[in-house]
Amino acid sequence: MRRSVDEHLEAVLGRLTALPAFDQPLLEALGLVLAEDIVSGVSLPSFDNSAMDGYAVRAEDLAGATSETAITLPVVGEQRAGRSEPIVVTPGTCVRIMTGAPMPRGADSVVPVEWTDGGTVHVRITQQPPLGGSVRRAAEDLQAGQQVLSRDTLIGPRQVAVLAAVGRARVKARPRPRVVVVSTGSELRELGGPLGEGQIYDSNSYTMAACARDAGAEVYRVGIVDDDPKKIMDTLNDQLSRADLVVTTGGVSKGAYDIVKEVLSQTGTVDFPEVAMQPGKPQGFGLLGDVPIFTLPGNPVSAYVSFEVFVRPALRKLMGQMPYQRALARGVSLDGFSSPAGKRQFVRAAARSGDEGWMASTVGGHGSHLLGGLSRANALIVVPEDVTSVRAGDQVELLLLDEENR
Ligand SMILES: Nc1nc2c(c(=O)[nH]1)N[C@H]1C(S)=C(S)[C@@H](COP(=O)(O)OP(=O)(O)OC[C@H]3O[C@@H](n4cnc5c(N)ncnc54)[C@H](O)[C@@H]3O)O[C@H]1N2
Ligand code: MOO
Repeated sequence: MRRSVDEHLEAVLGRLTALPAFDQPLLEALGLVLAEDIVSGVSLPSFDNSAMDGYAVRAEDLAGATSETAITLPVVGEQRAGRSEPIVVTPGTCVRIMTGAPMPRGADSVVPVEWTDGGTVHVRITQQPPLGGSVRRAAEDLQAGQQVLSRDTLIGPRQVAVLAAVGRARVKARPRPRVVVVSTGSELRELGGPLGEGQIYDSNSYTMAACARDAGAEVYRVGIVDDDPKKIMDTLNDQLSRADLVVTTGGVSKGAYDIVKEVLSQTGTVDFPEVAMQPGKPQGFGLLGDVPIFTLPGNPVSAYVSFEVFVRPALRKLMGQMPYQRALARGVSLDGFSSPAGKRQFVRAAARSGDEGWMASTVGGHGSHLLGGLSRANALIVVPEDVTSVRAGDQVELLLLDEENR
């Protein structure tokens, strides 16, 4: 089976539905998508209060006050934030007030302490405040009963702020997908230990775990499984109960030990298309039980690009986070290179934005094993299937890997 990138992505997304939402403690919902409309039970502010430390007054009592013609008023009480007493500002008096304290009855304005001598028994005031000056009005921000946020909003710090202000300790949100990451390959060793002849560190499970966590998932990095059909099947079956999605790497091309493809082909529920892309040609996707599984190619850059192009949009769909795909930016390629006919090529690049828009230089080589170059890249130049050469100065499309698409 051969597919274009778009066909494969469509096939993948078509098999997925957003995870069911549930009530989450407010801070746990950071980074998640709201699954209810939020109607405020309170008004914000919920009472008239002072915006300044100073004196609550009746503005008309201070008509004509200047530094030459200061007006002195008796201070008949004090209002602090959180402590409200039944004090009344009668004509010709004032109350000392702190920021956030409820306005006393009778007062209509606040004189900031800077316009006064700061007196506590009498206060000398050198400026008339405008009527309503430095008063924060009840409900000027939000009315009780008003919709504050709508479902499908991504909950970031600013949304947490308003949810907390209206007293929502819990909100209904789509959870983080639980992603199980498995590396396959008998040549792989865990980081930190010694390497024997022909062995390499398992970088993919760390890369995939980092990508998944970066996309908002909760990750279980299982690590390395040998190229052994029974071990692979047993590991996957063991993990399914805690997975909303499984990602494996390795074992999906044409080698004698490409076991993942061999064992999962037998389930009949996982497809192994060749996708017209470079890197990332051998792909696998399907269901194990009811859990979606991606079997990505083992070459480290192929696995990374495959995650970016297919798995990240899939995770965003599970989280209900639109748009699923990053928007492509337009830019100029500062280098020329060739590209295979009939395949979409993703070229590692260092991109920067300047006065003339985005400029991208290629980094490292094309080889799917070259992680040094990948670590210096912040973009992929996306070369369409029908383009076989890009010249320096050509307009290109860029996947900006560090840009959030919220
Ligand atoms: N005769 C053919 N050979 C290959 C083809 C092909 O069409 N015909 N396709 C090539 C392409 S393209 C890719 S991509 C790879 C995909 O191979 P597999 O998915 O089967 O992966 P492996 O063979 O297991 O490993 C490939 C490569 O990646 C290294 N690797 C694997 N896992 C990890 C890991 N966890 N951490 C770091 N490096 C890893 C592995 O050692 C190999 O070097 O197949 C090509 N071959
Ligand atoms: O398709 Mo492979 O991913 O080019 O190295």
